[in-house]
Amino acid sequence: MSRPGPTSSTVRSHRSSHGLRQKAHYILATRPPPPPDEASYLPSYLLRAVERGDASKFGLVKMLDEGNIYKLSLPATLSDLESWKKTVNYNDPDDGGDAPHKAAGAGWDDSDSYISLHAIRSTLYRIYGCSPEFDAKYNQTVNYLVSVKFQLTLIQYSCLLLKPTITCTLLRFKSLTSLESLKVPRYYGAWIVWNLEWLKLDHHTRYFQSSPGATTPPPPCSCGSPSTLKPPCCSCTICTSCFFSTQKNTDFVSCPCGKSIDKYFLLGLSKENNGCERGEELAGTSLERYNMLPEEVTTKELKKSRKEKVKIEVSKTKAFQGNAGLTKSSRSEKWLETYGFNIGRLKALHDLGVDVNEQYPDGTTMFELLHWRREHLEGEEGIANEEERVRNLEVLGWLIETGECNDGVRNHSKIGVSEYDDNMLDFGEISASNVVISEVDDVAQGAAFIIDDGLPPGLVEYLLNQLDILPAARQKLKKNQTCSQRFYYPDWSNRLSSALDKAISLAFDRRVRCLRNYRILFYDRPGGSLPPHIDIPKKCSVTGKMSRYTVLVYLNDYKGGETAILKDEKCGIEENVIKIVECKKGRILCFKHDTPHEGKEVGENGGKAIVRGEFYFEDE
Ligand SMILES: O=C(O)CCC(=O)C(=O)O
Ligand SMILES: [Fe+2]
Repeated sequence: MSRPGPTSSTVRSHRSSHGLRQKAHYILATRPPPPPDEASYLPSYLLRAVERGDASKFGLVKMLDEGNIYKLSLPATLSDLESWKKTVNYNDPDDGGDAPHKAAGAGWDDSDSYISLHAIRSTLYRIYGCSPEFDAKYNQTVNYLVSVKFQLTLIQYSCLLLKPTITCTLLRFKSLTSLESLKVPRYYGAWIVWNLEWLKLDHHTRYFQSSPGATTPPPPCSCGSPSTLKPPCCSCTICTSCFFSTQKNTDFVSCPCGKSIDKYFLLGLSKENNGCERGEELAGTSLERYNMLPEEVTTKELKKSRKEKVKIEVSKTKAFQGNAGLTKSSRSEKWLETYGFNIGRLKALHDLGVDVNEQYPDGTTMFELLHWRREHLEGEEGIANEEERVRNLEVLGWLIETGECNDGVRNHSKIGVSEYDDNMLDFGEISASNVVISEVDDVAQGAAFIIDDGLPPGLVEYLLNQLDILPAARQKLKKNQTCSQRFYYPDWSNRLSSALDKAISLAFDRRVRCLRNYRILFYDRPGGSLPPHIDIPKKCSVTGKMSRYTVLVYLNDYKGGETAILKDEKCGIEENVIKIVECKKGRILCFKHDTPHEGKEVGENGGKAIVRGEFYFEDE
């Protein structure tokens, strides 16, 4: 790409402000930069650094803030730029090895300057609505903004032309503290949007550019330079540098004909062309007017989802803290994969950029899951769980509204419960012959049942992997108490519950319902144990029924740490023990909640992992 900039010698010969203005005009009269090619994206190591959050040493910060505001702090000083270029190993072939920017803005330091995608999002949203096109354009923009080429062009423009704009904008925004959270130097952001010609924003092209088919160029600006802007309400045309130079820290700019032009309108940030219609200039009303600008998030639901998004961010942080050993990005991917099944958060996840139609390893999509659950709940337990049903419908409605649920998806997704069950068993089939009840004990206090090979090995492996993904629950342990780490595993996908339901039902020939909220216990410390106790019933969040049985699934073969089924809650007396159940990978152990039991001490290194849940028999 030929960079739309001056050569170093021409910049040096234009050091007077008039010269700079001329140069600025030259730059802006040149076509805005085209979209970047792959090769010009930030090098992957830099992106990784951004991800790790220590990219500041590269002079670049990308910050995910409520999922939609990126903050790119520009290497704003020219010496910063030079060192930044060295760090990222950037060699511009058009540069001729020299640094044209040096002379242009030497001494200018505005490390405060940043751009925000908020303005861009807002503009795109108004044009495309919440649609796949919006997503595509938005992603394109993000990619472009982190490209080296764009950064350099931007800095160049900033140094030569926008310096006064940025300064005055920032000053102005600094005094308006309530705008701080938005972090939007809006003219600057809007200017960027406007220059992204390749975004092909109709709104902009209609007003700011000569029509594509036009054979004669628009009349030149009153300064004699080619025009690049066309205010909508008069026949004037104006060049970009005049446009910017007429900014007077107000919401309006002056057209050569003397009329005021609503800057927001010109820049595509406002639908109404207020100023032009009224022909008056208002000064210093920015905050008020800014607040009136359309935001991409206006409805109650979307606001709600923002809150949820924040919640997700918080739990994600916890997850990252709780599980060392995975990189942040792989953890976040896995985290989303797991939590993606939470339909209540589907929308928030979508906002975080998760593709709800993406296929999961079991061949289903989030959308299908949602659909399945909706059918399932409506058909079977709809009344029992009105809240969940309403939430599902809400999310479904949202999906339809946003175009996530098009006809193809909708038709494709009409899968019944049985089909879904088949999908769920992708880990391997459970058949009656697999289910072996190796022990049935019928002592007075209750009974304990062991089912070996009742679960598909893939599912057991999947559950074990959750240890790397899920956040560890915080625990307050008494001094010298060694228990286990706990990970809450909400079985939103119904993966585990459906398999367990099937295995236990087959084993006893009675219909079983497992509760969805499991805990994965990981005895990681030497000597970790769970002293004799009985378990307490829990209420099923779907049916409202109380559980009566405990179910344990052993996730690994482990020597030690056996579960002892006891006669009563006394400790350490051999006659007290009814049965010692060894930790065998995939083994299911069931007993009545009121059966005394204990988790015996694990060995030197710890390492026993189990899933712990509850169920009831439907005929009970
Ligand atoms: O770790 C075990 O073997 C027993 C666990 C247990 O009893 C429980 O979590 O309630
Ligand atoms: Fe227990």
